[in-house]
Amino acid sequence: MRLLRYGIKGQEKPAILDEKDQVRDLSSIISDIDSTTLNFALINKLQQLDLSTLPIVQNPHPIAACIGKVGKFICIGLNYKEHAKETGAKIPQEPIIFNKWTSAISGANDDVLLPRGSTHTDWEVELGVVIGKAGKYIAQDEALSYVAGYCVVNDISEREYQSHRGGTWDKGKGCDTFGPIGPWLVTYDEIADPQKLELWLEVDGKRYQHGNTDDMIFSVKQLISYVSQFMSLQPGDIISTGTPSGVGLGIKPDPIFLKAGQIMRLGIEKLGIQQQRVISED
Ligand SMILES: O=C(O)C/C=C\CC(=O)C(=O)O
Repeated sequence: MRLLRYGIKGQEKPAILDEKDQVRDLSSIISDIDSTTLNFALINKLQQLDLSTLPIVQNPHPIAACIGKVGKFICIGLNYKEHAKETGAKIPQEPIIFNKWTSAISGANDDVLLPRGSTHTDWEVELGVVIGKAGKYIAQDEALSYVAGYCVVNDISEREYQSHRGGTWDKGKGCDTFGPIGPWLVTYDEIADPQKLELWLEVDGKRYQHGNTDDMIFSVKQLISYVSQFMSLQPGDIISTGTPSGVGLGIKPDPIFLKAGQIMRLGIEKLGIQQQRVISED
């Protein structure tokens, strides 16, 4: 199933795409698709629905973040070898964990705001994993049973804030609008193998990133297990699993960064496409 939310922030409505890609409203079944409603019982219930009985939404605008009330937005750094190399970093021996503040979350096609004075804002297409049940100390061979679904994430990053302003990477990762998620939350049953998905990103029509999740250093199941050794996971939590090479920071000899007016377009096989316009927050 491809679940989505539409409408302005604070008034989002739940919906589902049918086999003809028509948006069908789910408000008669659930109040929202968020951390308080998402679980495997809900997924089972939605799987039994006759979608033709649900009202078609003619203009589902704007497409909102694909899940609401996210408790934790956990990200993994340097999880593709070529990306680690392009940044000049060592290949990590253990997953690198950092945070995106949940206030960074936005819809797949919402504008991305360059923070005041920012000159080093960069892109990163990533596979997002949405947790469907609570767990702690999760074994690797059980980890995928905790996944409600998957989505596209753009892990937008202000490199100067991230690496030259002291402390952790978080200052550069959690600015408002730096976490578009969606357009859809694609349920786990649609994705036979999360390690076989192509992902790509273009800026103004030029392709900068093109990779496959089979190149991850630490797989989805390793990451869920690893993260759960340090914190409990709850439904609606997102783990964004790292980006392939081709970020602006890695371009040689001179890195390039986003400018107001540019358009990012990014996608993952089976999970849909995002498109964002970059604007200045002044
Ligand atoms: O400065 C570094 O060492 C790493 C730079 C980029 C890595 C990153 O942000 C990631 O998400 O991966």
